[in-house]
Amino acid sequence: SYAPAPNKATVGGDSETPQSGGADERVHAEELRKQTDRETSSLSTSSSPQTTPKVLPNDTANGSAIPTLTLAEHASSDEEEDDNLPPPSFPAMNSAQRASAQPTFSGMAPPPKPTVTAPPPKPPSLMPPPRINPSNLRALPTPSQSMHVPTTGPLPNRGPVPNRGPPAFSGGLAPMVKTPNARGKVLLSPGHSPLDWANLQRSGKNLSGVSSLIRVTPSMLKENNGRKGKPAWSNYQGKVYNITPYLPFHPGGEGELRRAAGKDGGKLFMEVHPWVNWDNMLGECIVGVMVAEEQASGTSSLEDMD
Ligand code: HEM
Repeated sequence: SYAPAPNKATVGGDSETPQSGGADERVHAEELRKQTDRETSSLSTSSSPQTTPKVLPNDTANGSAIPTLTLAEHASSDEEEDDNLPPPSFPAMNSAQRASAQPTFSGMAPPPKPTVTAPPPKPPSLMPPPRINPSNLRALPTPSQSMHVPTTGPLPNRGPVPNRGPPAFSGGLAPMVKTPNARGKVLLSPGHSPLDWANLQRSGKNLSGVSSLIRVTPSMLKENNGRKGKPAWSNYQGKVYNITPYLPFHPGGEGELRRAAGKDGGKLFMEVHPWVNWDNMLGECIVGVMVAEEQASGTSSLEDMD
């Protein structure tokens, strides 16, 4: 049913507006116009279509004081009416449904956008979104170019050490591998691994050979060269260490370490393994500090200096 029920109830029964006759020969648009007129006419005949239906004089003439409003009556009425009419357009051309533009409901061409399913138009913004240029995307480096760490060749900040390969011992705590290699590591006797040396340094034993830090003159350094029962001292950056207890622990061999005995070993040390921390390795072996020859004062120790 395309006519509102209140209107039908108002006009009552089989009665219809005059405009309904002969509409089957009209074009579709004309019929629609008539439908609109019919609705308008119905409204005009009713003072209040939303109120309870009123009994009209023709109903009284048919012997029905009170109209019987049933679905069957409405259906038969519509069928008689629709048999002579082309199918009505539904929803009506001026209806709210058409105004909402449901594209799948009318069977007509899709209405102009925006539709319900289309994304809402973006509000104007002060900053337009950045545009992605496909050529720029292609110009970006691929992960293999930018993120990949090369597996061959030296690392960027780890250049090869002169005369030596990369370090295999990094702190003196790893067990010693008893295999001589091209870098000059030697077989250490049992109990003389880097770990053993670390334990010895923590043992609290006096490894320096002196009771307190002393001033060491060049002559004193030269005299303590590890020969004839003398301890082996070595100067590194102004500090003198007793390297004697470390000799059997030195991964590079006792002979190599003795080359620095009685002298400044800094240059040799840095040429071979600049990554080794001298102070950590020989911290408990420190004897004193280097002073000029004339600054030696016999028995005085560093604690006596101010
Ligand atoms: C007196 C202080 C020294 C300390 C504390 C010391 C300590 C060490 C340590 C910890 C290593 C093992 C390094 C590693 O595996 O990465 C080592 C290796 C070695 N050291 Fe020394 N060293 C000293 C002095 C010397 C000197 C004066 C020489 C040479 C004249 C020397 C020659 C070597 C050699 C040839 C190796 C084996 C090769 C290598 O590890 O690169 N060292 N030393």
